[in-house]
Amino acid sequence: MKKLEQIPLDGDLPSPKGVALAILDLCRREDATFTDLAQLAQTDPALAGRLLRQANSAAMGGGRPVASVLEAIRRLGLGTVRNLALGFSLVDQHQNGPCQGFDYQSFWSHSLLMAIAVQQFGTTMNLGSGEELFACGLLAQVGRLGLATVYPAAYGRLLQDTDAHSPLVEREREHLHTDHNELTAALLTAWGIPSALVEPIYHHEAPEASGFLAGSRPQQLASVFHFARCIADLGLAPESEYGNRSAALLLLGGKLGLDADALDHAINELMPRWREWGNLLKVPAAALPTFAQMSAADARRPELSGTPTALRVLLVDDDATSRCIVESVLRDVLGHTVISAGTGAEALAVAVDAQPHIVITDWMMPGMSGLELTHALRATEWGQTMYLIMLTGLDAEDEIAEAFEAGVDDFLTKPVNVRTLRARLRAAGHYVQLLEAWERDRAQLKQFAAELAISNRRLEHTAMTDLLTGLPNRRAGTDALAKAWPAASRSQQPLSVLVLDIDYFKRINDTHGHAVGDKVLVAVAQELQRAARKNDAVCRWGGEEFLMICENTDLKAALLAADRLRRTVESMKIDAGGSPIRTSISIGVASREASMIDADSLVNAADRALYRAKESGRNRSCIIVQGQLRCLP
Ligand SMILES: Nc1nc2c(ncn2[C@@H]2O[C@H](COP(=O)(O)OP(=O)(O)OP(=O)(O)O)[C@@H](O)[C@H]2O)c(=O)[nH]1
Repeated sequence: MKKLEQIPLDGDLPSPKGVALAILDLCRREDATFTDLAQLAQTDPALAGRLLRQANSAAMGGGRPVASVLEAIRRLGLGTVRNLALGFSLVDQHQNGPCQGFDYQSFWSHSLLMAIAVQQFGTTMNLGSGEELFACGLLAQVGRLGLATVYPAAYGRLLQDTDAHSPLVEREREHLHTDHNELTAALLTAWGIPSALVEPIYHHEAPEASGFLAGSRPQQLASVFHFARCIADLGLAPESEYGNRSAALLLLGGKLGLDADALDHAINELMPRWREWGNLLKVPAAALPTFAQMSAADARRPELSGTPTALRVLLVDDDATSRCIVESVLRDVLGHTVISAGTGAEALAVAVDAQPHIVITDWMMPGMSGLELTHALRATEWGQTMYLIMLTGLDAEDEIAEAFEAGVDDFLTKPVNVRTLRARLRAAGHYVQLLEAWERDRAQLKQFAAELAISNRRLEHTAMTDLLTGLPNRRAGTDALAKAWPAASRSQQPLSVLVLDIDYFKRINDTHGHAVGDKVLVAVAQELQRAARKNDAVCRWGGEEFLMICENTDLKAALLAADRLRRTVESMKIDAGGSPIRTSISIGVASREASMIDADSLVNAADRALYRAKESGRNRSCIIVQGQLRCLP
């Protein structure tokens, strides 16, 4: 990620103004109080209303509703108020702008839906305060607005280049020497958003390439931002994309442990909030079908009307008399629904809307011939499955061969005979029914594939998770080490591990029983997880033993972390039903050394240090450096 000053920019970047700017300044002061902030916020009634709305949102846990701005600010916290004021100020200022190809309204509509989705799924996954996530979701794409603001002409051209096939970030880098993710990260950093949030946002478009440790908080955050982004993409997508986009969301949801019902429920809950917030911020928010309806969209095709054999037929003929005759046979004798067109061009336009099952077209027509119409229809995705019948003159063998080559399915000679027409349409009807059955099967298969991905994800999660504590288990820890070791060798970055073991745990079991022992184990595990730095991975290594993997961490920093964890556990009062239980842990710490051949040798070294910590009285941390052991305190 580049710093703002390293990014080549031409003009002024988006920045907060007015009350929002004053709030940002105030929050920088150490002596800022809630009252100062409330007084300032009240000078902007729209902001005050929006803060009240957010403080009273469902995500606040259903507490007593707040009625005053001061109370709202207390509930939200300084940092969140600051970030919300920043976001709202940008929305207000940039409802439109100078970049022709940039749709400012859609941009905010998309950002708003993303904000609401990040808030909803991020809070469910315990990834932080919902309001902070909301503000970050609103700004997660702000680099795009930045590029539209500083390079209105060049960025507009780039966005409108419909022939370009490479991803937008690549084209941005090629033409503007930076990309929207880089600019987003630089702006968020300049506005004081912590790097623990900026980095996952930077990687949210391709979280799998982020290099974050699987299961770590940054990786979970990047995934949840990515997921929210895809929901926002679906919210603004044309109807024709509902099927594919919702199938992709089902797969992503599966990776986050959501099945189709849970996803349907959650997304349907988001939509009214999108519209409420849209009203408040004056940003468009569409009324969408339910997620289940969107998922089924791909399989949907207009129902056959009337009897099961009734088909929608598009009849194309420039000769009005002959068209009328065939039309009345099709409709009155054979019972089909008929749409007619007098030219190829008209037929094309009608076909887009009417999506006929069958097209019967005359060959010779002024303007677009039947053959050209066939080519044009077959070139579209929706035209490929239509059943095409060409009307030809008698003795036209060469023409018929040419028509088949162009993609027609059948031909009829003029003048049209009713018996032949009926027989040909029966065959066409059979084809349509088979096609529809195939489309239903395909939709079902897609659903099965999504469900399977969800089950696989669940199985994978179960196989990698310790049932009692919910921490990653030994297998997950071994996998994480197997990735961290070569990464450290390649980058020559330090790598440390801590082996942590609860002291006299057997005594707890013996004195209070196994069930209480379990509660102590869970409490310690949760506390270790909570107190660990965000990039460190904690797993249950076995029994009452835990392993912590600290990438990019040298021995000194690892020892400091170890001692902080040790003191945290020492100060715990664990509520297991009776009087609070106190416990402690001993920790062995080791860092990767040139003489170590693999990750096992690193863990073995930390084990030796742990053994020394136990030996020298427990509740302490020991390190090992080139075979030499030393303990704290
Ligand atoms: N309740 C409970 N006990 C467990 C679990 N896994 C291992 N244990 C118990 O943890 C105890 C570990 O005992 P020891 O290895 O003697 O170690 P300790 O009593 O902690 O003593 P030191 O490690 O030397 O401080 C054994 O009694 C195990 O049965 C578990 O999942 N739940």
